[in-house]
Amino acid sequence: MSNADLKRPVLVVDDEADIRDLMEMTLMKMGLSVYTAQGVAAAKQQLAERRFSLVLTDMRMPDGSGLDVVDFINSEGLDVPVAVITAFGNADQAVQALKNGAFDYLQKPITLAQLRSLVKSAIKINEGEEPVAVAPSPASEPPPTVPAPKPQAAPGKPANAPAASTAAKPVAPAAAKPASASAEIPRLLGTSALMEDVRQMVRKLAKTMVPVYIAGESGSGKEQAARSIHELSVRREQPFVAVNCGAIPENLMESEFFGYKKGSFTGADTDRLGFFQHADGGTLFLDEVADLPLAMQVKLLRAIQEKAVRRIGEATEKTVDVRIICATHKDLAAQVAAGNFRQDLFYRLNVVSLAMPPLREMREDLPRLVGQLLRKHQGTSKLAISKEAQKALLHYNYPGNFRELENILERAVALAQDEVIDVDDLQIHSHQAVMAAEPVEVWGGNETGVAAVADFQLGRTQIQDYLDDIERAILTQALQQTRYNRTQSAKLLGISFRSMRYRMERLSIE
Ligand SMILES: Nc1ncnc2c1ncn2[C@@H]1O[C@H](COP(=O)(O)OP(=O)(O)OP(=O)(O)O)[C@@H](O)[C@H]1O
Repeated sequence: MSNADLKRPVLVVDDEADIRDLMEMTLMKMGLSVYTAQGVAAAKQQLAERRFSLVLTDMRMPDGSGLDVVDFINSEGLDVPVAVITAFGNADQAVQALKNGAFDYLQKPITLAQLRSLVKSAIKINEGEEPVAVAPSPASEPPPTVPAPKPQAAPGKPANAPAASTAAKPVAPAAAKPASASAEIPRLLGTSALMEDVRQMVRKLAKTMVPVYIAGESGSGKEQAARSIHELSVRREQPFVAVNCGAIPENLMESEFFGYKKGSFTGADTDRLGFFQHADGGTLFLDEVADLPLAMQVKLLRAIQEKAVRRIGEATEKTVDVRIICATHKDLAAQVAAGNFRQDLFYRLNVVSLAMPPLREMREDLPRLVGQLLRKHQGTSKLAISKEAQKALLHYNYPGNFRELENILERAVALAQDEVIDVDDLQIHSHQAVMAAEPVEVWGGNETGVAAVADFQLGRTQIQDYLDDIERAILTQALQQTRYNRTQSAKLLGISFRSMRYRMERLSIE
């Protein structure tokens, strides 16, 4: 690391002279110039006098807290990333600092590796856009979900990608383009107020390093939102690695996440990198994070906090610079309360949450969405949609959200005759999903409406049971149609064979 990497000096704020000296010496050894301040007032003065590339501040000081330094930087609109140093085990403070706009935090005792990784991140921020404070979205309960079919895009995978490659989907870096506030987010269609809010949040989050927890029903676009955050961020030229935590067998977890050295166990006939190292410099998307076993949660927390991983069979740790975004359709707070998910990891991951709205709450978007998705799937043909089919599309509840809408249209394009998609081509009546109780006329008009769920009784029906029933019916229907051929059924539903098998097991379908 050279001086040229961070053009302006680093400001270290700490009331303890020993720590100031130690940090100063360490940072200077990295070739950085350093200023120090022994408290909040001195820090504010320094910040008013000159520009810095990075501010590192202790939390507890006699004349105030590190949060005051973070708040001062925000209120003055200063272009400098700030990281706070907290006492070991004080996750609450760290989370608060991140919510107030700090780009990262370190826990005492600080290691050299952590410091290096932090400086590397600061360099990225200095190269790209400046960080902004992110107002956390309300700690909303993630809505439950029907684990609907998920098309397994098969992007390119690194030569030495881990074995359970279906669980992780490293993608080629997105083309570099300026990440401006007005940048488009092509992955997330829809112009309703709810989707506009999502896009606005995505833009904000793209300018920070904070860990993000994305909640939402299956198929509501959680992964698309995660990819959009990555593609708008300064990390966009680095890998985005998506990991489906629910799809990795427990005994392979450690090697998949952290990699291994050749010969470290039977079958380890070559060196392998884990997900963390594949995502180095970029973003690691942990989908279905609630499915991680407790033992793995401990290791994951450690890797996130230390910013370092040790491959199985290797003596030393390697630093990694990874932004974590996670998602699950489960209620993560309830999982913590039930003892299935570690609270410390929950705090670390759930710094800011983003809730993806279900498609049925964006009904006014449907006409345009149908048009856009139809154009995508119909190729060169020019299909019309019959009045009855339009009505059915508008009134359907889409328990599988965008993914289901896409599947319906793709299937309808294949089934349509005489250039017209008729209601039968949609095949939505047979899914046993619920239609809107009150029809709304929005095709080509401006009226909007949110459907009531016909046979879901609030306070009496458990939503997960209800959604499981829907999923069970869809899977059974596909199985019956293919004479119980699981491979063909999976294809029909747009999911992988592995996912089909997993869902059948989960729903006890024989
Ligand atoms: N706003 C949107 N506009 C257009 N397409 C969308 C949108 N949101 C999601 N999709 C499409 O729906 C499908 C599912 O999206 P995605 O995988 O992001 O959902 P998810 O919430 O992560 O699902 P799961 O919970 O099953 O992992 C994808 O094909 C995606 O392109």
